[in-house]
Amino acid sequence: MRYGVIADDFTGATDVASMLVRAGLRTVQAIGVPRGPAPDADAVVVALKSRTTPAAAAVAESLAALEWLRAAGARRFYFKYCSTFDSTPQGNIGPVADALMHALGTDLTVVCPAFPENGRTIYMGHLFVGEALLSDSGMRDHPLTPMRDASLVRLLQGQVPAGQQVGLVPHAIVAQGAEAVRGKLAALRATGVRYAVTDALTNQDLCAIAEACEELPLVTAASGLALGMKSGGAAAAAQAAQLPPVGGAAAVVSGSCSVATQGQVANWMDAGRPAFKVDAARCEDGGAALAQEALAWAASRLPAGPVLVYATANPAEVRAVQQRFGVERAGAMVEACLARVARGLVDQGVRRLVIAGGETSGAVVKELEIAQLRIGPTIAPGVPWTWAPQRGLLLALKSGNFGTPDFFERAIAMSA
Ligand SMILES: Nc1ncnc2c1ncn2[C@@H]1O[C@H](COP(=O)(O)OP(=O)(O)OP(=O)(O)O)[C@@H](O)[C@H]1O
Ligand SMILES: O=C(O)[C@@H](O)C(=O)CO
Repeated sequence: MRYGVIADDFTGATDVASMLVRAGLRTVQAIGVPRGPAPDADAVVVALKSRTTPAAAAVAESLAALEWLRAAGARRFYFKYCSTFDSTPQGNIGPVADALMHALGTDLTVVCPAFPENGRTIYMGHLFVGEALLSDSGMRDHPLTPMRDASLVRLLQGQVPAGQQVGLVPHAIVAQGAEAVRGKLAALRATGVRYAVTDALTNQDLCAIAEACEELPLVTAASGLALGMKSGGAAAAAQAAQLPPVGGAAAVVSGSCSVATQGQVANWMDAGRPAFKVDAARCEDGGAALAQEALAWAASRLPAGPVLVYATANPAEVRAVQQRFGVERAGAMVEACLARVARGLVDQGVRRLVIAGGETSGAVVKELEIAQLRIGPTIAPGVPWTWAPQRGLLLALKSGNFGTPDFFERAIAMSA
């Protein structure tokens, strides 16, 4: 294995795994830190659920993943976080990056959440979502990690230990190519910069940055940078096309409240498709009773076609629930209910399951005790179908803000 990737959530992990496959690397995704031997692959992505946990726990889990990946033979490492830099004011991107750098004995890394194919670009160290600054995008109202500043330099400076410096490789340098980026990184390192935020507007920029980073033991980025990783050949593309055909019912479980998911849920219902709303305020007991209701509802509809169970709500509804229960508790209650629903749906014969939301995906995959995923064909940039062999199940773990309004229908049609 050449590359070891540590991803801070589950949808982010399938996102970067699908980019590595596109780059020609045979890639396996492990759910949590694996216990067994290394799989036969060019890259292993360890999916953690560490984006919103306390920083010390995120650091400990990430270091455990690093240790396993090193023992499994990885020589270069990639810390994957969100293309909207999702993090709480206390971290966790800064603390995890710092800990990984210490463990690897390196004094410089890059910071590059750009993903141009999904509208995430970086200019003068500021992150844009489409035409809006991150702080003006739907991410302002994210239930767990509201992002109200678009300056990556300032955001990261607030997360790393005091005294550590964050610098910038501006687009004027990136546009000149890998050699210029390499030179700028060396210059920043000489002035004591430890974290270099790199502007990137296009995939070509990402390829230049990836090439300039070939000597660095660690990069930190969203999935876009993986497109520029050194290719392992055509084998991976063939691998991606080869998920086993799966019959059985299809369903969608959505716990994402991101703008794109809201559109996808609305699109599903506008077409008159069956949908059950999970009322977050009724999940106080971990959602056991409500999950039973949802499953009874689904049982009578699944024979006729796919169903959607969703907690997706607008910012005002989410705020009301959070004010009543607290942010963390509200999130955990809903996740617990949706995880029960997902398990029940699989028990009812669902074999093609779309999950919307990273935290939600983490809760579902843990509930289903899935240890490993094989990466399949891409549904939308950053979202592949994956295959969970232990369960004989196709899973699409959709990042909150990815996909067109018809994503759910498109994913299900593709898997038929
Ligand atoms: N109606 C609701 N009220 C309060 N919290 C909710 C509600 N619906 C969902 N949630 C919580 O909001 C959080 C959404 O996070 P999740 O990571 O699943 O989606 P996302 O952030 O849109 O996706 P991604 O991380 O892939 O961008 C979860 O913890 C979920 O339980
Ligand atoms: O980078 C992204 O936007 C996604 O892979 C993600 O991490 C969403 O949780």
